[in-house]
Amino acid sequence: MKFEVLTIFPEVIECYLKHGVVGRALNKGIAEVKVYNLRDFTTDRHRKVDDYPYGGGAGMVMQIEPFYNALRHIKSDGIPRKVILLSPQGRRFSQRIAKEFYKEEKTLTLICGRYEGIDERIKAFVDEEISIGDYVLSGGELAALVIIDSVVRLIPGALGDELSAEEDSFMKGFLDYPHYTRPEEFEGMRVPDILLSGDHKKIALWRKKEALRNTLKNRPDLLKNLSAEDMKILKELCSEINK
Ligand SMILES: Nc1nonc1C(=O)NCc1ccc(Cl)cc1
Repeated sequence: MKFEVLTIFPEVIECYLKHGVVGRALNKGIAEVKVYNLRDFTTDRHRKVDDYPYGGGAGMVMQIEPFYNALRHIKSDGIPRKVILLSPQGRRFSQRIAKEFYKEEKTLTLICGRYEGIDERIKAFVDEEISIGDYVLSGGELAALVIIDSVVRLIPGALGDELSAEEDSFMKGFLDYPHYTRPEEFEGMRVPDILLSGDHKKIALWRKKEALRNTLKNRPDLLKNLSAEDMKILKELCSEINK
């Protein structure tokens, strides 16, 4: 899986890619990220990337030319790619979309804006606009990293054995179950005995029940198309809660 990032702050992207799961996946060569500094695609001596807005108003607007020059340079290899603009106006990103991007197997070219916006004519070169949530960030870089991180985790070999954890919970559409590790007791708070029992069947059932409890509490909207088994556990849970 290949990613390309267009940004005026390449260090922001590069430093994140040195660490953890994504860092290891890149070192293993199962993913590749190329970061392009927009200022390298300017033509003036001040390497300007922004200008005053037509129509007036506060702030600056990013010029189209550096993006156009960078995209023309990148696209000269003729490889199929999906050009994604990160902005609050985009389609809402989710695990489902991460899987969609992964399965498409196209290079993802991520355009990160700053300032008040990018000249609207950028849309002529964009395949898709994506938002990671309804809040305003200072630039698209964090959103680009969210997409890279979530898609890289889907590549076989990217995770160690954590993938099983990924499979167990949110990937199946529920929130995660509680996790514990040593010590067995901390400040009077004990690890649930079931987790010390070694009874893997019971533990799996407990984890599913706690995942449903968390989902019912924080994201009831995710409780749809439940299997008969899950519905049984949910009913048990509701009768416990309503005691
Ligand atoms: N929410 C989000 N989901 O994706 N991106 C965002 C976001 O806030 N970007 C900030 C941003 C994006 C473009 C420009 Cl030109 C300036 C600032």
